[in-house]
Amino acid sequence: MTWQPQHLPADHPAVHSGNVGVLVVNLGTPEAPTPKAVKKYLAEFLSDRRVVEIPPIAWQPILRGIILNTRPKKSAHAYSQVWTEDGSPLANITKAQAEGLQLRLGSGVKVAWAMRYGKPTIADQLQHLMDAGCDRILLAPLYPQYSGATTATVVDKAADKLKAMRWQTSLRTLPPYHDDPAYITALASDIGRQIDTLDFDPEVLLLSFHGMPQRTLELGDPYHCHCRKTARLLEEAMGPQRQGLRFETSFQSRFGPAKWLEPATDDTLERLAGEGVKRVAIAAPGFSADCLETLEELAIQGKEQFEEAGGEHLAALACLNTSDAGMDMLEHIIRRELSGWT
Ligand SMILES: C=CC1=C(C)c2cc3[nH]c(cc4nc(cc5[nH]c(cc1n2)c(C)c5CCC(=O)O)C(CCC(=O)O)=C4C)c(C)c3C=C
Ligand SMILES: [Fe+2]
Ligand SMILES: [Fe+2]
Repeated sequence: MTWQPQHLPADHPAVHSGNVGVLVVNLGTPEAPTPKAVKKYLAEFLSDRRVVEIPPIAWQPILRGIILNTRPKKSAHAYSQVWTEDGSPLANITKAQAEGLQLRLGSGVKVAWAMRYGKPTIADQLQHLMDAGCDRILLAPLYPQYSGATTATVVDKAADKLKAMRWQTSLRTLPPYHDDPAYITALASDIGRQIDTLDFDPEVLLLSFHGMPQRTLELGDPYHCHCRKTARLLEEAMGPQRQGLRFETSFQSRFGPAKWLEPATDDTLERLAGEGVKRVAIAAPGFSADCLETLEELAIQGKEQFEEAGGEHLAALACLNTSDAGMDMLEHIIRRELSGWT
């Protein structure tokens, strides 16, 4: 039962009874695979100054005048190819991860999930946890590699909610886990397991990370270094058992005319095919859940590009999602951050 001081009116919000909450957050997704819903989503996403670091006075006319009039149709078509009966894969998997964590962490910890763009919102889900009596909340952006455009903007959004509160909840944030042995071990075992079930023997394992403008690296964003370190550690963990498998790293999803991190995934697939490589497996270790960028860009477009350039087999491997290895890892890194609270 919640303790309520005598001097407060009966309709005063409940005084928190000291529960612990976990809010897992991922990027966000449109509400439907339609141009209208995608336009709304892109307007929010691409207006985030952490994502597009161009002064609004220059950027907003381009966004409103060009991008939001052309991209939603194209992107909605891409989304429609990966949409499921239950909606967006990214939202479904994030929800399933939160439900899995709730079972593993038990009733002493309340787990909720939110999306940085779209719904359910971070503000609503923080409120939901607080209404359930949580006065200590671990905010867990599910991005292994830190960047301003991912981890930091989630923390900003949570801080916006706290800013409006007289009586704030205590907040901890999950650090990036790009080099955490639990994460590397989970990736090595899950990627290895999937490679063993393929009906071909890949010559190359391509590790494809989401790209960022090259300028963010020059401005000190650690994202590129985090991706490179994940790739190096994964090769060190898997390489010895996979003699003859070549590891390569690339960056996907280039957006806009500025220079992005290189090498690009599409260019790399064409180069590999041009070098005579016939069999490739692609993993996307930076995505904790399968989404448009893995299911459409890699598994559909990437496969087409590789085959058109002369490759024969391309398999896009699943992200950690709710695999045993993935959930063991999430439970481990989240329990560690809860220490002293539970
Ligand atoms: C995992 C890390 C991600 C980083 C870093 C990132 C940076 C980034 N993204 C864009 C533009 C777009 N990204 C889009 C989709 C998308 N991006 C990520 C993750 C990262 N983005 C995910 C998980 C998804 C998929 C969402 C889903 O619903 O499945 C899109 C939308 C689709 C499209 O129109 O192509 C855009 C646009 C920029 C500019 C950026 C720069 C820092
Ligand atoms: Fe993106
Ligand atoms: Fe994309």
